[in-house]
Amino acid sequence: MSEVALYAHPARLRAANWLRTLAALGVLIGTVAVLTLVFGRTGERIALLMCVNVAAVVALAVFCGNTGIVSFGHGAFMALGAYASGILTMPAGLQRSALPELPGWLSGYELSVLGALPLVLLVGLCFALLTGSAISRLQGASAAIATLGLLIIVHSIAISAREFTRGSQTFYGVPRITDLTFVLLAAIGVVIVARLYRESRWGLFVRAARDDEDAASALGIYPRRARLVAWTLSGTLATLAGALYGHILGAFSPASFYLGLVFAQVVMMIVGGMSSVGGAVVGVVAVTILQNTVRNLEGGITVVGVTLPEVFGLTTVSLGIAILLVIWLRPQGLVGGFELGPGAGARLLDRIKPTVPVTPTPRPVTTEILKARGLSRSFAGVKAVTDVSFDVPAGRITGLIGPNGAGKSTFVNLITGQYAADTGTAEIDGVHLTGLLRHRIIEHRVARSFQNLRLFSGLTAFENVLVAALAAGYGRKNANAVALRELKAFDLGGIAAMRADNLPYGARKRLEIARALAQDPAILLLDEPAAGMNPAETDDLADRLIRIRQDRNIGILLIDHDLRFVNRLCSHIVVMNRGQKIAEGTPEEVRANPEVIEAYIGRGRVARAADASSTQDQVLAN
Ligand SMILES: Nc1ncnc2c1ncn2[C@@H]1O[C@H](COP(=O)(O)OP(=O)(O)OP(=O)(O)O)[C@@H](O)[C@H]1O
Repeated sequence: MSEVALYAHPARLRAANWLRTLAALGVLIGTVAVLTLVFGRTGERIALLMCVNVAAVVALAVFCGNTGIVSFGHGAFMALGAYASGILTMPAGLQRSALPELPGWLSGYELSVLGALPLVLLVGLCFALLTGSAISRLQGASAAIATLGLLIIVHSIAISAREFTRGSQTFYGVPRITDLTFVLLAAIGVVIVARLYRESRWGLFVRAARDDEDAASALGIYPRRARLVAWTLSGTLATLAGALYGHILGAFSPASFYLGLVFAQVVMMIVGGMSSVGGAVVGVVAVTILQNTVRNLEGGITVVGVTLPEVFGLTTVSLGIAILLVIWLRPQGLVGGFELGPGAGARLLDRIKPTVPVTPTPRPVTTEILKARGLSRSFAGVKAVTDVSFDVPAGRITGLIGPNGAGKSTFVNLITGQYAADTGTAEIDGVHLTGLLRHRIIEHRVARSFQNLRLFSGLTAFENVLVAALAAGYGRKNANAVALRELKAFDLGGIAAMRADNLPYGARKRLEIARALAQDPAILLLDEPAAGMNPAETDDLADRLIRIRQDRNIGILLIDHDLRFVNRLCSHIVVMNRGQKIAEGTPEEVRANPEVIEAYIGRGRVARAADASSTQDQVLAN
């Protein structure tokens, strides 16, 4: 069995992911052990801060790695956690002197650190939900800038809310944590939560939306909601990390959670590789070692009798150099893109017995008809689709052909909510699709593929199909089974563990159809599925589509320029030209239609070829 085939089962794929995370945790625990055993109390303090940083950076990566948006705002959550936990745990006597103006309802609790933690997490959760409702609407650079804005606002509030924080003065009297095991366990807990989330339904949804928001929406994922979940979990975990940080420091000020800290943590995340949980852990360990080594050099050291001069700011400079080197030499980070090769890891996975997957619960056989009525859409005066009406019934493959720019893709985009129709409707089973939000279309069992490949490039082939099944409403076990079924149907089982962007072109085309079929659609809209395939691949795809139509009775709308392919598959063909439907009927009827011939070869040539008996066949055979 080939190495990749070895993992082609959900249990083994999951185990491969966990192995990577466990390896990273091994690095963390090993480093903690070396620090404490070799460097005594100094090493213990470094280890404490390193564990807190692991919790904070993994929390940060829960949002950044899964959404692809770099956040500079997580210092705000850390500050919230530190101040909230500090106030709740501070001895009453110290509190009276440190925070004399603290409102009565907030003073004198004297909770233990563990006792305060649920309340602190609740505060973090509420704050994350509040801020996330705005930030989750944004993407890319604007989202990143919004998080920076959040950091600046919270920093200013922390300075002005003197009765709670002592303003820019040191906030002291916070009970100290010195128990390394407790902090290490907390860090491991955060790593486990992050790993579970990443593999969960919501983790898969948000990673799919990160890679392609349009394709994710077409599957029924609501990207904004998926980002809100990521932000809320990430912010809550960062609040926990902040509380721990505050208890390790014992005294801090708003500056402790500002740009310096945020920059260091972003560097740690990027150095390790922000798209993986293990990457965040390894990044923290690597940068901690770097920072402490450079810090020793900063004060000037003597090497073989030569005393090096003191260089202030060398630690920060080293962070800058580290991030530049990583971006230049290894943009995916130290751990990003790392795949388990053959050897110990593969042998371990081999021991996992693939349980027989459940058979997916069958959905009712479909009888639906997709009806388009008078659909029109213009773009700045260009009439892309004008008054187009026809049916796509279940159990039939309907062809939609026409020259370039005829309006075929726009027609599909109107049905699937990608574009709003100017006029007209599309309905299935009496339900109007036009007017529905994109991610609601799949509820009516209409799935699609895209003209240009729109796979989730950072997800494996298996995850691409799994996420579609989950978005269609399948439970986890059924979704696993559906994903395996579709991968098998398209001969992709052996490459299930490969990232979609590493697959050969033909496999990627098949994967996109497998993904759409995992949604168990009643109607499937395929936009140029054979484009770029060689004749053998096209024939193979035709065989598979014929089998799928027969077995599942689904209705397929097939757009393609390869008319041999269309003729072989379709018993009914619709022809569009310049946005309008110009013909509809059996392949023979369409072939005989002069308007179709004219659309394909032009008016002049039609006239010249008028006597040639083979003209009609030539037109649709090319
Ligand atoms: N988002 C858009 N903005 C502006 N014009 C658009 C947009 N989408 C489509 N069009 C225009 O609408 C017309 C129809 O395009 P469409 O992509 O639907 O044609 P098509 O039949 O799918 O062509 P092809 O076979 O080349 O893919 C074209 O003139 C195109 O430029």
